[in-house]
Amino acid sequence: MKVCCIGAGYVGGPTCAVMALKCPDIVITLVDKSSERIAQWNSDKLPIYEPGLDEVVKKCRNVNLFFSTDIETAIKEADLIFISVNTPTKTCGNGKGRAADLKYVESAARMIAEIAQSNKIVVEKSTVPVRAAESIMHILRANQKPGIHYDILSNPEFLAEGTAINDLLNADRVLIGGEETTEGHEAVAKLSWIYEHWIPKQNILTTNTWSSELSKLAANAFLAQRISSINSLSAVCEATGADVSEVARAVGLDSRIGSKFLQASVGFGGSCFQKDILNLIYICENLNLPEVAAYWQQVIDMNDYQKRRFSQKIIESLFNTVSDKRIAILGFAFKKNTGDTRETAAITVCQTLLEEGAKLDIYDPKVEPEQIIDDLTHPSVTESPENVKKAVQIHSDPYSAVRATHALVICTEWDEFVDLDFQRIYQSMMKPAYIFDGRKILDHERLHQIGFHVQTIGKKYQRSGLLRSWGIVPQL
Ligand SMILES: NC(=O)c1ccc[n+]([C@@H]2O[C@H](COP(=O)([O-])OP(=O)(O)OC[C@H]3O[C@@H](n4cnc5c(N)ncnc54)[C@H](O)[C@@H]3O)[C@@H](O)[C@H]2O)c1
Ligand SMILES: O=c1ccn([C@@H]2O[C@H](COP(=O)(O)OP(=O)(O)O[C@H]3O[C@H](CO)[C@@H](O)[C@H](O)[C@H]3O)[C@@H](O)[C@H]2O)c(=O)[nH]1
Repeated sequence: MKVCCIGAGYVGGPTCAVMALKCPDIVITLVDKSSERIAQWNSDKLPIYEPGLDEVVKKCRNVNLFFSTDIETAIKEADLIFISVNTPTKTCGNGKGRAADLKYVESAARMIAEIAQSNKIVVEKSTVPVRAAESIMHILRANQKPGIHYDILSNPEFLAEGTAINDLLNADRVLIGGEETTEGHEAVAKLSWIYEHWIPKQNILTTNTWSSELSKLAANAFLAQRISSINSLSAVCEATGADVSEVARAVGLDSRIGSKFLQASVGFGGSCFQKDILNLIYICENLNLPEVAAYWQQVIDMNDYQKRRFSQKIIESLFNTVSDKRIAILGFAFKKNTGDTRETAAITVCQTLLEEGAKLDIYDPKVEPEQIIDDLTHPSVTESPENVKKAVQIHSDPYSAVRATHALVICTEWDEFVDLDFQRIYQSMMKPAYIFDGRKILDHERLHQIGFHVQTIGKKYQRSGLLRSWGIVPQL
């Protein structure tokens, strides 16, 4: 069997690499319109950082896994084609700011329609609105050449960045949606056969196409809703003396609720949660279900509130002004073990501090400096690019980032931050020295003993000056 995947990004790359590793009898060609991205996939420095990915790619590359810009040949030769292109939120026109922009999916479908000379199974891997397969089908069948048959399947991806290889190797489930016809069932069986190389058959779930498409949006909405729920309670904890970690543990031990995704934080980021919930909201509005739309909107509103709340409390704690103060930002990626910054909470925190006149010293072990500057000079950021560049310094080492700063802010939960020498950091910072732990990863008791003023999420002031509730002016 020959497989082609259109879109060599965070999903296409790891997914095809694991598939190639587990299916030596299948030849997989990953294509992208970006020649730069394909060149990176063919080089020693892959375009994305993902633990374990390098090893898998090195093992399979040019054996049964190929990276190419020759989209035409790859489509022509393939029996099965994954569409794994980006589906960002629309930035203009109908549904601006909410609907998924399907222009890349559509262009992939049009390429297939134009190039295909034999039967193809076309698989939606991208996250799409429910009934998107209908549009793909429409494009393919309207341009169908005589004697060519297309089957369209939905096969959403559930991997999370930072754990993608493990998620793919040990998927909780693989979901395949198809048409309820004989041909549809045969196409589902062919795709299932690929996954059966390494996924137990009982974990391969088959549904109708629309259930599969909606399940992907639903899964992300549920996951994000848990984070917003615990983050909402973190505000109650700070106001009352309850500790959100203790609450999360007590609640999560109920086996009906479960303990995962109850980590209170500065707010969720990443390219998927917000985009996919907005997409769900847009669908609900179009289906004339305003109550359902409002329900899911609240998950996003709570996340925005949490990011704002954290940023504001940094400012309030630093005597209500950060103008010309140096503040170290440790971590810029939206979570640990990735270099991805899409929708990272760090952008909101940095942007708010920059608007208040702060100077930022930023360190992240995996995010490229150009990416940070690019994110902070994006048109949506109100500060002018020149001002941002003057006010931001990117560091390649955390100790240089914190030197002579008034405060240190943890935005990403990188493991290496836990083991930093905080005694050394304290000595090099301005006094009083503040730490704002937006990820709840540090040993706050010890930091207090060193002399830091520490604030975190979901925990009120304890002992003299250890953890102060946000909103209370700290004692010096
Ligand atoms: N990132 C994740 O963790 C994740 C997880 C599950 C699902 N998803 C979904 O998977 C899809 C892809 O996400 P991603 O993060 O990999 O995106 P990405 O932006 O990293 O990669 C998409 C790639 O598609 C390419 N592309 C776009 N149009 C093309 C065309 N017509 N021909 C050839 N190449 C084209 C782009 O150049 C880009 O390299 C999205 O729908 C996303 O919602 C993402
Ligand atoms: O208890 C938690 C768990 C996560 N997060 C944050 O939530 C965001 C998203 O994290 P995660 O879900 O682990 O990473 P993603 O790569 O965005 O993966 C999500 O989005 C993907 C794209 O659709 C899906 O495939 C995955 O199943 C889904 O977990 C990150 O900012 C995390 O720091 C928290 O704040 N608290």
